Amino acid sequence: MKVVVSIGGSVLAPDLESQRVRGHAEVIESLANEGCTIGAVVGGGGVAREYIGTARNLGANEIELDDIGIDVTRLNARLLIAALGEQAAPSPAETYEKAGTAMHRGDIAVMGGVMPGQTTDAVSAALAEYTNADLLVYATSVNGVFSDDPNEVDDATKYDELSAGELVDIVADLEMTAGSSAPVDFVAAKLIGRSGVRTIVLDGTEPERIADAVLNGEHNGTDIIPHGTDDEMTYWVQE
Ligand SMILES: Nc1ncnc2c1ncn2[C@@H]1O[C@H](COP(=O)(O)OP(=O)(O)OP(=O)(O)O)[C@@H](O)[C@H]1O
Ligand SMILES: O=c1ccn([C@@H]2O[C@H](COP(=O)(O)O)[C@@H](O)[C@H]2O)c(=O)[nH]1
Repeated sequence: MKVVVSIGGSVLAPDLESQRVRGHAEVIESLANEGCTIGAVVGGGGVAREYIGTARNLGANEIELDDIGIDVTRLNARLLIAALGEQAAPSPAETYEKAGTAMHRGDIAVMGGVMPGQTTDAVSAALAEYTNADLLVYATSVNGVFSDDPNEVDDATKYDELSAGELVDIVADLEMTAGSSAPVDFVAAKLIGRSGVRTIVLDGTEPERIADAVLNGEHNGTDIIPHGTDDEMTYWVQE
């Protein structure tokens, strides 16, 4: 099975604690040892936002800020590569072609960001489409996609299942400035709909949850059904 795992920077390296990065690497290795071909895409998290905030105060424009964010995602990608050792390609792939080639020869490919105007959510969706992945997993800091930001709205409800079109509607109004937060960004949501890749959004703060979802199909997050239509689908909300 070919799997792309998107690991938020806030999940992988919120505090640059090496044991946390090692935990994620161990889960990715365990998936590879079970026969999965893996592409991992790493976000920038709070560290990227701190750099972006400081540079914004200094007058950098949004493209310059995105480039700073990309640099941080690639630094975080290098942490994961360090923990994975020889099973990983030695540097973050800067193109989908390089990542795909690494996966084709059996290495774990690790990417950060690739271009301004999006987040690593979009990189993950594009890598999944490019490599014809069977599954795309977003390991983020919340337990799926909610009706509103659960860190802002107390009674936000979690969706167990959404169509890609419903996901697009939910994230369409979220900010797209450098460093902004979304469980899955708008570009990624559109790509998921286009590619038809099976997608799960889950809480990745405990990395074992990623393995449970991939190997056993068990998770408490949100399933994105790529080709469900808004007519066919209802919003399934966890009580
Ligand atoms: N409708 C929503 N459902 C779920 N989370 C939402 C929603 N709207 C906004 N969010 C926010 O999105 C955040 C998750 O995205 P965020 O970009 O911060 O983390 P990430 O995907 O793990 O990547 P990184 O930390 O690298 O940026 C949540 O913590 C939550 O506050
Ligand atoms: O392809 C990309 C990836 C990232 N960025 C910028 O970096 C930050 C941090 O990335 P996250 O995936 O949100 O952790 C993001 O907000 C963008 O500003 C990018 O421009 N292009």
